[in-house]
Amino acid sequence: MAGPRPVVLSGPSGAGKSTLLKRLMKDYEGVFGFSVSHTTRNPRPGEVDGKGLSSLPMLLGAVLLPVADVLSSESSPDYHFTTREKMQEGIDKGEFIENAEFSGNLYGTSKSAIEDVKAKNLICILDVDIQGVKNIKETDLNPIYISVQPPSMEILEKRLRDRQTETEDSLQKRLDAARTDMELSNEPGMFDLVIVNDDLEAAYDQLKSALMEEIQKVQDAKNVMAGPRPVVLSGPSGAGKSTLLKRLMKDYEGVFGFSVSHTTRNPRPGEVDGKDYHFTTRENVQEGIDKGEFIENAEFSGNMYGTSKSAIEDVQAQNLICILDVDIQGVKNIKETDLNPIYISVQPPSMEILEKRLRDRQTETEDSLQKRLDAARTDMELSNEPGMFDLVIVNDDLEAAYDQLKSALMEEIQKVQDAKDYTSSSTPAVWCVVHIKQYGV
Ligand SMILES: Nc1ncnc2c1ncn2[C@@H]1O[C@H](COP(=O)(O)OP(=O)(O)OP(=O)(O)O)[C@@H](O)[C@H]1O
Ligand SMILES: Nc1nc2c(ncn2[C@@H]2O[C@H](COP(=O)(O)O)[C@@H](O)[C@H]2O)c(=O)[nH]1
Repeated sequence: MAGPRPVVLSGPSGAGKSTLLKRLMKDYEGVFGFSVSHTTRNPRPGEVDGKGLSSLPMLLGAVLLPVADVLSSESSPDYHFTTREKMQEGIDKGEFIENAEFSGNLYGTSKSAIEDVKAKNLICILDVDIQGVKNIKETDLNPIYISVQPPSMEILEKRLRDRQTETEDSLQKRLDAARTDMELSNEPGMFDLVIVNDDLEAAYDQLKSALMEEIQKVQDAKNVMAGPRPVVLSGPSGAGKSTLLKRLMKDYEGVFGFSVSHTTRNPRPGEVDGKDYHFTTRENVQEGIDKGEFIENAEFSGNMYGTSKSAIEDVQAQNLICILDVDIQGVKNIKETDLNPIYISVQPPSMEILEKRLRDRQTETEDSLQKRLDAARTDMELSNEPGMFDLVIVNDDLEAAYDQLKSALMEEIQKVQDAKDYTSSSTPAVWCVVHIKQYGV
């Protein structure tokens, strides 16, 4: 995958680049990254050497713009502070995309400063002066070139004076540089977009629109890599959860993974250990719970049931939608964790129909059937509590219930399918990004 194009933002000192950038970074957190320049000048108090890429903008370009162009007065800029010898060595070795002398010091943009941002699949922002723009045009960086211009020299001067960051001397230097910048920025082909920053809202909208395609690229990639949300399916025993689930897993093979619970009940005919449940003893489950290996557990109908963390992790590591079939206690317990699933309850049309379905299934003794019906009454009541479930499906007509379930999960299904397409067209390294979460109960 190509990744988003970098953005070269230029324009006279005081034109408003940093104001626009800060807003953009705030509105689109985790989408942009700034390249960190090298400099031979000494760090100013508060400046940090080689601060992370998510820091505020660094300056690049042949002529270094003052820190205040990019940062508010209370913010601190960061550089890779280095020696002239070391920097020259890097330049000689071809490690810099561009460099310049400014005010007796050497400044430059290393290739790795840009690569560091690009490696995170973020939009790399280079804030450079007009010479920087020209130098970058000689490279194969292929950024989007945007110039931010003031409405007039008079307004620029006023903005710079009002900002109170310059001495008279540096202010005049900036105004001189601004004249050249304003002239050059109009050269045909120099910029993809020239924004005249008169009204800030309008300027911001222009900047945002120009970058929307790249922003979308980053957001799409993030969605793909974030993995699908798990699904908690609950509802009275006999309501039809397994019936719906089986159909879903058959229709969307390779999209869902079942979180295999532990239970102390006996296997029913046809049930497979490790597939339907981990059939185990009360002692074993308790030991696991004591060791913190379970995300939740509950007593149901005289037996112990529980979801181990590894049951979920096994599914999520495969980037599948993890399905948890748990009772209402399980729902409540999972709400205390950071699993963030979609909560769906499957309810029977009535107690009478539920009883009939359970009897017809012929899996219960009279005793366990009564226990399940008791639990069902509580379940039916609780499932109507506001905020308990994202969706309550009344499973009367199976087709209609299935359609509801499918629709509710379509966004997550799409994510898995997109991720499959993405990885088949991407490097295998993408699959190494498997995040195993720790769930705090
Ligand atoms: N809409 C429906 N109409 C008629 N019968 C149904 C419907 N949905 C499910 N059933 C039948 O009801 C019985 C109970 O369904 P199922 O086993 O899927 O319930 P469950 O919610 O998974 O129960 P448990 O929680 O005990 O596993 C099954 O025999 C199933 O075939
Ligand atoms: N809290 C949990 N409930 C679970 C878990 N696994 C299943 N269940 C629920 O138990 C009842 C009975 O299941 P059955 O297979 O004996 O019919 C059912 O409603 C399930 O939702 C679990 O790990 N935790």
